[in-house]
Amino acid sequence: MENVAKGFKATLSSLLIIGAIFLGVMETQHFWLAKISIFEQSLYGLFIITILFSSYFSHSSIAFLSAILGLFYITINTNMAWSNWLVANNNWLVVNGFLVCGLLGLIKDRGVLSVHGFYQLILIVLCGVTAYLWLFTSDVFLLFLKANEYSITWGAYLPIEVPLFTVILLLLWRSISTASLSVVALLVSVLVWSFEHYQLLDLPWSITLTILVSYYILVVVVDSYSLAYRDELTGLPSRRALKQLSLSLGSSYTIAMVDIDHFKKFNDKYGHDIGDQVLKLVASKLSEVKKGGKIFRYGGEEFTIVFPRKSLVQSKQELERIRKLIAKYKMVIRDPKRQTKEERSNGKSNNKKVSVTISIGVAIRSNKQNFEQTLKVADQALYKAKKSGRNNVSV
Ligand SMILES: Nc1nc2c(ncn2[C@@H]2O[C@H](COP(=O)(O)OP(=O)(O)OP(=O)(O)O)[C@@H](O)[C@H]2O)c(=O)[nH]1
Repeated sequence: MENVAKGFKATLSSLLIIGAIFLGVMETQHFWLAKISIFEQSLYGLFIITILFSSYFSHSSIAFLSAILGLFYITINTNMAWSNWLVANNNWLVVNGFLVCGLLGLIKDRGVLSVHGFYQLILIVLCGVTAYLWLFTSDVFLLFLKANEYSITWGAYLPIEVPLFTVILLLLWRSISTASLSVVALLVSVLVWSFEHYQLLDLPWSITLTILVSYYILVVVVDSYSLAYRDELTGLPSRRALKQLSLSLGSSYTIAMVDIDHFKKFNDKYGHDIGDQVLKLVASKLSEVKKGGKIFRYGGEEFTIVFPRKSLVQSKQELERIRKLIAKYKMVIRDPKRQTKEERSNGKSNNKKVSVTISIGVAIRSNKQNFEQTLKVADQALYKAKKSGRNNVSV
């Protein structure tokens, strides 16, 4: 559920931002059109950079999409052998574009120069064949309806709109459920592609593609950043992000080191997978911290909370609140084994309810200390909290 909310937020905000950019560019066309040759010349370079950059960071969907759009741009600007065929078969081009985006949204991003990249390429070629067969079949079907004097109003929408809406719904579902920015980029591409098809985007291709390809670069940067700076299990910022924050902190802050009590025993009793679920639940409860506290997964079963511009008393008060919240909270642990039909009908659940406690050590930065030294003092306070019976906050 949490992931769906995240996916919804990422999808909606991306659509709004890219929509606002296109609207803004359309409103200021006179300015951009005066500089069109710059876009036309730099777009080839931008395509090459995007393909190399996304391949390097294993964003195969963005790399393939950029390569296809690059090929399309070369085709419409030069007299390639297949240019005339493409102009005559515009519907194929459009449906093929939708299908490729739908396909890339379904398969996992992998290295481009790998056997997976090769399979993806074959599937992309198959999309072209599928688009051709789809248009051929729908033409035959529509001719059949006409010959038999059937009148179906939606018949006219069969060749283009049916695949378009299917792919939009598929990508919407994928982008919301995975919260992946690459999938959102595919959705945006389908929308832009269809807006161009219906001539709703009053912009030359060089400008439309410059916006789209720059957006792809941004997606790869943001995605790679969050891979490097986010902890995969809990979704919290990682220790590397804490180090980054330490460089921009002012001189007044407190640091709290948080550690789950007897977590080894917990792992031994319930298993590592359930231990992982507990880590996620503790992380989500810690995220409810107020007073501007910033939470990080320090490593293992340890978390760090930094309170910029807060006194020791203020931080301790908030940490006490969070400690009590976690101690009181009954965590429902999902059993990985499927319940039998009988257990379900008896209302019996294999899910377990467990509770854990945390110990916290907190320290305020004094004039003579840097970030690492303050962290060390917080760690010593945590040791004190453990020594004095756990489930408490020590200074
Ligand atoms: N499930 C799971 N366990 C982890 C992870 N990271 C660290 N651990 C476990 O966390 C446990 C930490 O144990 P200890 O450092 O001995 O401390 P403790 O059992 O929490 O006891 P106290 O800190 O003294 O209260 C070890 O069993 C690690 O295997 C993780 O990502 N997932």
